[in-house]
Amino acid sequence: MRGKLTFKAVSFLCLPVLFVKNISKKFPGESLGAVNNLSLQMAEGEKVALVGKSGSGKTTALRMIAGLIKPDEGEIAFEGEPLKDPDEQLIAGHDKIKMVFQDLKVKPNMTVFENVKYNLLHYDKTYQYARTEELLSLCKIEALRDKKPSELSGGQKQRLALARTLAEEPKLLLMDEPFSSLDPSTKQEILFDLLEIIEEEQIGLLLVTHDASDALMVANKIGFLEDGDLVQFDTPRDVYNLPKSLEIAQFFGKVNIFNKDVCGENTYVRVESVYVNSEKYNSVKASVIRRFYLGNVYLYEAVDVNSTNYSFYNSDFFDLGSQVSLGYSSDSILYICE
Ligand SMILES: Nc1ncnc2c1ncn2[C@@H]1O[C@H](COP(=O)(O)OP(=O)(O)OP(=O)(O)O)[C@@H](O)[C@H]1O
Repeated sequence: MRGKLTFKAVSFLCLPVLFVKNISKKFPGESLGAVNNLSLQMAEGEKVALVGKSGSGKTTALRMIAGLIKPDEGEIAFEGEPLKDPDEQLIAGHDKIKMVFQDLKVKPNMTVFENVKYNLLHYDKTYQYARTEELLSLCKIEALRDKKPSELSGGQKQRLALARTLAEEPKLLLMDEPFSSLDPSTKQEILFDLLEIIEEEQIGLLLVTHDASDALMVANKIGFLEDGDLVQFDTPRDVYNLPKSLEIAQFFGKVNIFNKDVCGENTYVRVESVYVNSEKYNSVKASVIRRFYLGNVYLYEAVDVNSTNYSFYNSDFFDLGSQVSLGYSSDSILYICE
């Protein structure tokens, strides 16, 4: 039994702790697999985001890694130990792998303080109180200690759920679209705090999200799922700059196609790399058809004589119908490495 607070070493050991090898899952009555032959590894303290369109298999993959559903095939091991069969356990899952559930498991009649302490009941009393205080402070909910869960905002509930999960001393946190109901500024605040917390506690993070910017911001590695297949597993820089398909490229931001070619020899250029009315970079003439004000810049859509649409940013105001010339430099061409 733990009796005092431990001070953890600051350095990370970059050894793989999670091994996922060729896991597949097909639900009864479905013709296609939800997840097919998925393999990945995570090092200690690593942050991985699983992204992809709705129905691509993100949640199913996460639930298999959480030990909540059993893969039809394949193996999952954490710290060298294979995950146990969820059907043969009283509480499904792995001691060191914990999913952050926002509403489930929170005790509605207990205060925030009691809710966190509840997950520490198997420790001695001094540790329970000290660790609860530590977790409330870490998750920035000390001021809410006497509130009941029903009195909390969505963001505050997230923080409570995180504190309760951290009380279980996980080595790997799993989160499934945790921020989808939060406003952008609350979401960003929680994301920044989450990153600090998992670094301080030396915990890995596996995050399922359909939000490309969350994934780019949070993860060391991003896995892109398409129809149950993990089609790319790379650093954020590589999925952004060296995407393996046009679908991946477009998931992380709008892409223009210059020199559209029937044989597929297209030139792809990200919206932010388009030059407008530049003497040096000049490729097509197009007519502005839409304008969106984004605060610091406008997002424009324009169309050329071949009915090809382009998007570009510019801080200048162009009337609809204005003629613009659009271009790109050769080093901003996006290579799709299929
Ligand atoms: N319990 C289930 N029974 C039958 N089919 C399921 C079940 N859960 C998921 N599926 C199917 O498996 C596929 C993958 O679903 P999953 O929820 O893993 O995708 P996702 O990428 O997380 O989607 P979303 O972003 O919409 O949550 C989908 O076709 C879905 O309909």
